[in-house]
Amino acid sequence: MKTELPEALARAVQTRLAQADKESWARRLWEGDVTLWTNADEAKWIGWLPAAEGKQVDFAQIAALVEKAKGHKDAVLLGMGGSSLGPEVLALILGNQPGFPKLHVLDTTDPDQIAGVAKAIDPSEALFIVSSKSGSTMEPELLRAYFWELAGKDGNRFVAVTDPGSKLEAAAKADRYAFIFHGDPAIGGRYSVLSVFGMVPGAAMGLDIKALYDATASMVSACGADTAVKGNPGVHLGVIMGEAANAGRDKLTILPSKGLEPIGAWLEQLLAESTGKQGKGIVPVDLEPLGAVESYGTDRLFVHLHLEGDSDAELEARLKALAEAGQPVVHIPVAAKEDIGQEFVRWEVATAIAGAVIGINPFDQPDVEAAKVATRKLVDAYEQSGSAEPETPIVETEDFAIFAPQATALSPSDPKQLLDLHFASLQPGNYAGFLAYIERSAADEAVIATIRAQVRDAKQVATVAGFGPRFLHSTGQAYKGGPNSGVFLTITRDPDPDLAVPGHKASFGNVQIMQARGDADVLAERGRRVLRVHLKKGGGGIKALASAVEAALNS
Ligand SMILES: O=P(O)(O)OC[C@H]1O[C@H](O)[C@H](O)[C@@H](O)[C@@H]1O
Repeated sequence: MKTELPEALARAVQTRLAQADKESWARRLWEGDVTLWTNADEAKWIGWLPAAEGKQVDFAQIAALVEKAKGHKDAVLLGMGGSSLGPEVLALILGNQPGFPKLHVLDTTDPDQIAGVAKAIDPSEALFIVSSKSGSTMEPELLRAYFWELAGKDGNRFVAVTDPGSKLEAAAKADRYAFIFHGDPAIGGRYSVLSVFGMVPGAAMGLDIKALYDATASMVSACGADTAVKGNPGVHLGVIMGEAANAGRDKLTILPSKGLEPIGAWLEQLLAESTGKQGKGIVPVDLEPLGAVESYGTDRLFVHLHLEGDSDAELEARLKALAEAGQPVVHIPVAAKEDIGQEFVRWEVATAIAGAVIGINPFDQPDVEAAKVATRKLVDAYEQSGSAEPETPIVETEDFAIFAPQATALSPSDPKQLLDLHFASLQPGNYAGFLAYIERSAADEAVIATIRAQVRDAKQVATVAGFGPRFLHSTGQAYKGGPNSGVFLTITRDPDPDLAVPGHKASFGNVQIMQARGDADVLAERGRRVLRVHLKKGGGGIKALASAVEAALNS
């Protein structure tokens, strides 16, 4: 790891590293010493450390799954947050091996995205992995109901990954699933990738799990209890992240080389859910288009993960210019993509250590629950009445309607003026968030990236984007519980066509909109600045919104 830090930050890091050394932070992490954090229940959550050595998986059971998976064309993973992001990174970075199924990860209620996967597979042939630690998360429950019907209720092609005693375990037994893999309740979802939650889908796509642990071992020992802090990559990175956040550089901007790009989604959850609480923490910035040096404020920490062999002259030149301009830049070289397990360990240790520096419990997620409760209420009301509570927009065009979940002072009848006022509240150190409850397609991602670049360049603020409901189980924690510096645009749309959920009145499309409304309500309750733009059926869609934002920024 190479660091280029401005002087004040470099000094703070050195002082903190000396303290970490003197006070044996690495050892105390491995021992689960709660005094390292907030004297809460942190000791109950460090099962991910032995899991990184392969101690949580049953290799014989994995071998049996490998035999079962061979020959299937597709495998579909149904899960959210920690149960989907790690598997997605493995699928996108390492990919399925010849003779093994392609892994499709579904962590959504978006009708188009679900229908897209249903169409891409043969439901009478595919293997389904239902993954949920708690076994009671709403999205995998609905997805399970949908694919169970579609797959002809063939339990022989279903696999459950869940903590012992969960509701999902009971359902899997009742429906005679081929396998039930047990997780370790001492591991939180976002730290679970090197337990069965990452390894079961990994094995199903033909990855050599033993080799993955072997390749990870050197990082586990480098981050070990007895390694001096100076040579401990996890502690070193964690101290930098924590000190940077404490100094107002709380937008950790992830700039990976191409081959490692998918890791950002996993990192976002790890960093945001672990540190973004009590008004403090790190706001991860992933997939933001590269900007000119002057478009970045003084609230950034840049981390470049570089896969050996990747070359990107523009990125390299920009990183050099950023460091020369006094921005902090951390470079992490990764020798081969097969070493991805090392990055999981480095960042998990770093995140736990950053939690110690920031002074929070890195293993809870107190604000995720609030959005779930608000959504449940809306969905339950829908299930009872068969319709959603009506709402009145502040302003409407033929393309979209804009709603404010809070009693808002913003009431212009012109959408351009309304969006202008919304973005005008962005101060230095704030960030703009785009929370899109639409299909996570390459086309939608590209339009949102364009909007982000425009806002970033016009206001010199960091921008983040999340697709709903996926981000609710990830960065949503920091948006609601972290620093109150986000200015959010929630984006919803009329589903077309919608998709029914077997046994429920509310369709996937209905649930997705309730999730957006519930989340926007909670954001507003927490004093966050938020507007919701609802894209109308038959209108210009997300592109029309992009034009309206551009016009507002230029007005
Ligand atoms: O694996 P599950 O129990 O279904 O949980 C999935 C996700 O749910 C919640 O939103 C948590 O905040 C996440 O940390 C977790 O990864």
